[in-house]
Amino acid sequence: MEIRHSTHPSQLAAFDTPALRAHYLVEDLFAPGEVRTVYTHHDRVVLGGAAPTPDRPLTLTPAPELRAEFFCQRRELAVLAVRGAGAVLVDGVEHRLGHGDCLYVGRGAVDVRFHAGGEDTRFYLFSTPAHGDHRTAVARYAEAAVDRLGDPSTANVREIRKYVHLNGIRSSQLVLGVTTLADGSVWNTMPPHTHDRRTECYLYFDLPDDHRVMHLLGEPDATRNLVVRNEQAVISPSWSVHSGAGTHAYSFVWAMAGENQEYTDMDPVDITELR
Ligand SMILES: O=C(O)C(=O)C[C@H](O)C(=O)CO
Ligand SMILES: [Zn+2]
Repeated sequence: MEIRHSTHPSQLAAFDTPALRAHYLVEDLFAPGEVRTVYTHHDRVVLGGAAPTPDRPLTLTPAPELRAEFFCQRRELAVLAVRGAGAVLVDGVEHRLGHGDCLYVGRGAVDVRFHAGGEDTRFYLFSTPAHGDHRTAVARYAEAAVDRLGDPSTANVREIRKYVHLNGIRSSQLVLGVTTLADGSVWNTMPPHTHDRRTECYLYFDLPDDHRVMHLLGEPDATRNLVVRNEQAVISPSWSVHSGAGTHAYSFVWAMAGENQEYTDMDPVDITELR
């Protein structure tokens, strides 16, 4: 497991491009036949990627740094099929996930295994410490309620599906959903916001390999950018905006942890205030 330490906003000005990427961009979460994890001390989130192959299911094991007997001993977990389809076995119970579907695994699940549904299956993992037990449950992309935002004139038409939240699958602190850009739209989360109560991570997916997202981070009056490719994640500390423009339409998993779970608890930033 890779460890990322917390950062203070005053550090950003001194970061060159490699330093910025090393702190906030997670580049290689997915490798065939492996489960990879990254631990950020921002709200103690664990990001992961599981890429099982048809002949080799994968088991989620706790890295020594977690000092746990099993991964979900003190943690809750969300699993989202960002490429292909497959199944996740939780203590022997099979949960089939199609592309864009989400499984929430509650604290206490001992045995979590990932099975490929074809040659190219990728599961994104997002985990947070949990102070309570909540039911393991599936939310499907095709069945989720859709919030439609944006306007073609501002190139930000997008659909937001909330999976794990106060009015959906319940959890201790984890909040997660998927945003999908309409063809011809490129901007997510514009106008942007921060939320001092929560860390948020984005995992971009369904972006063609020869395209990129220009992701904005930093305090609103001192933004920086990361150039992000398909299936890479960005860690946004609570003080940071998290917004991006693609050279093509895309989807992303947004996921949060922290003080509260109110999706609408955002500190909006006026576009004219951005620097
Ligand atoms: O496109 C958007 O706007 C989003 O998806 C915003 C995220 O859901 C978010 O930042 C929630 O805090
Ligand atoms: Zn946000």
